[in-house]
Amino acid sequence: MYSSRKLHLINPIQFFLPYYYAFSPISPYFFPSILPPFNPPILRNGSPAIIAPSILSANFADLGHDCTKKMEQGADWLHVDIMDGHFVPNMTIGCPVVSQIRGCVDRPLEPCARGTFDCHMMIMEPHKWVKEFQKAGCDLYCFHYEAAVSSVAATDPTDKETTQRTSPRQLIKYIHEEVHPGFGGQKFMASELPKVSALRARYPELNIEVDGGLGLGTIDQAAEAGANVIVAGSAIFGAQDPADVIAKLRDAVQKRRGLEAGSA
Ligand SMILES: O=C(CO)[C@H](O)[C@H](O)COP(=O)(O)O
Repeated sequence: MYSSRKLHLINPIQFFLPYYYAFSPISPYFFPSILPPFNPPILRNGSPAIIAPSILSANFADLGHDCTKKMEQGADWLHVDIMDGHFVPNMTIGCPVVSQIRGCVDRPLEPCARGTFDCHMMIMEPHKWVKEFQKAGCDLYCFHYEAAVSSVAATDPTDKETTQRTSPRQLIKYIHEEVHPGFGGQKFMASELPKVSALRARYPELNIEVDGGLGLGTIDQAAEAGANVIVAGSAIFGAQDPADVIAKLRDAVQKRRGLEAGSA
């Protein structure tokens, strides 16, 4: 399952561990057996800032234009929240809409380059949808570990490894009661940051994404913990000057990572 040091899902057919959804209390640390062998960190100035406005906070009546605009205002990626009303108590968009907005933003020429659609799959059985979303224009995927595991556990009750770790029912309960993924504008949960720090210590060169509650008031904490992919919805879309907010978020991360401000 875990065959690369890169936690990004570039190839949608391969299901690696998600590169991390910092505000889920069900983190890979609950399932240490799936982590790759520990390698002592080699500290290098890698992982430049990547700012990914979450289009959950866009004007859905003018979504294509909003996507183009955010790219013009300095975004690197767009964070595309896919919700099915089952895994999370909210619904957003499916493949037809992704395909329409893809036409408003040039597809990246290489993995993780500018224009990447970073799809946050808040859906049950994400593996069933990855190909369709790739065709529609998604470039990489962030899925919840518990959704992927629970779908395997549900479809293959003989898979001891997954069924012993968890069950769909336990996990769904846990998400609903503890996290409430599915909505923008929630309070930043600084209590989760030690997990980000632990990941950064372990993987100095990987992209580590933080999503939820990020803005000018919280970016320094996330950057300090080691996040370099910054997802922000309400803080960017709700700003008077989104370009300025994007630039400031980028500079905060670049500074912390020892990279030149303004360059990504
Ligand atoms: O994944 C998400 C919700 O589940 C959103 O991407 C996230 O909440 C961004 O919104 P905000 O920056 O307003 O907190």
